[in-house]
Amino acid sequence: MTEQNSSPNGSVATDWNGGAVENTGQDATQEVPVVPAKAPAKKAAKKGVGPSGLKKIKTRVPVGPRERPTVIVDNLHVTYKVYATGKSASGRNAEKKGLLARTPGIRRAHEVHAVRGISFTAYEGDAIGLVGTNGSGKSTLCQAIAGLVPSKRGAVYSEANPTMLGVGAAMMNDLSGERNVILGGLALGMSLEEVKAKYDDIVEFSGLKREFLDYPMRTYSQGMGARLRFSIAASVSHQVLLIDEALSVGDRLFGQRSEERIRKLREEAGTVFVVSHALPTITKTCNRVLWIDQGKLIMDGGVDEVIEAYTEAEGA
Ligand SMILES: Nc1ncnc2c1ncn2[C@@H]1O[C@H](COP(=O)(O)OP(=O)(O)OP(=O)(O)O)[C@@H](O)[C@H]1O
Repeated sequence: MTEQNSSPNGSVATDWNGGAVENTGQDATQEVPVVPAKAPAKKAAKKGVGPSGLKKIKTRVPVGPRERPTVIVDNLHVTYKVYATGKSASGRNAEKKGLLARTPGIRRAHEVHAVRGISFTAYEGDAIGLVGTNGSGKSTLCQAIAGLVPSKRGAVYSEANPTMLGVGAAMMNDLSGERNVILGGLALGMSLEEVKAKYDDIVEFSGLKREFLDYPMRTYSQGMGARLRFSIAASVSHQVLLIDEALSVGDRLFGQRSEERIRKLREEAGTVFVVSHALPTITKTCNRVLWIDQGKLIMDGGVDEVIEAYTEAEGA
């Protein structure tokens, strides 16, 4: 198991031989059911109520083929430093320069606390859906698991190198689809011979017309690019695969094929994380759902109970 984001503060209780690893922050049963909290913000904060008024909900993580833990997220915090481009022009300057004018040279740093103390353990065979409103921290959590953003505090331990598949995943836009398949395959650790052997399957799975593979990726629609990315990533077995909204850009047929592929990856003892606002996608592909709100884990449990609580609270 590798640690993605090491931190001096990160620690976790692990038992690699027996499987049962205690989830330090999100045990199977915990805390009091509440949604929404009516207490005033200050008082509520003391009781562990999040800024949105949502509180951790009593939940039971579904029993699955949980022989081995694959990813342990331990009290993870991720922050971004955001710099404003300049100070708003005011007074006489505003009149002169217009309301949108900025004063150059003044860079004010602001910290966004995107993930706030999330803990859970993922097991082989788990397909975990991440749900939450816009900006709740789902993508940031995935990126931290994949080691793409550093943790401020806490740690992520992963048995294998997690592969992140997102709509924004890097492809060489000026290169043809064919070249991108080769580069993508090599980046996933295949040899050139292996990529060549799998090339036809990858293209067939993507459903793209052969002639498009000769065109540069920048001429592809968002959906076409997403199909090719998914097809490349799904051509190898991953012990840990993170899919961020990539499933929602293909058409219905491709969506079905992707869902089947995710099920197969799970059978091959992998762990799959799926970020999606499309709740039916989560329901069809996942056995477990994490509900994130304002960077905190609100609920971790079976698909039906978490989706029901989430839709009730958000009116989704
Ligand atoms: N690169 C970045 N720089 C600064 N702030 C960021 C960055 N990426 C995300 N954030 C901030 O972190 C918070 C969490 O964003 P994140 O993208 O993880 O949420 P999300 O739940 O995936 O949202 P969505 O459902 O809209 O994709 C937001 O407040 C967002 O503004």
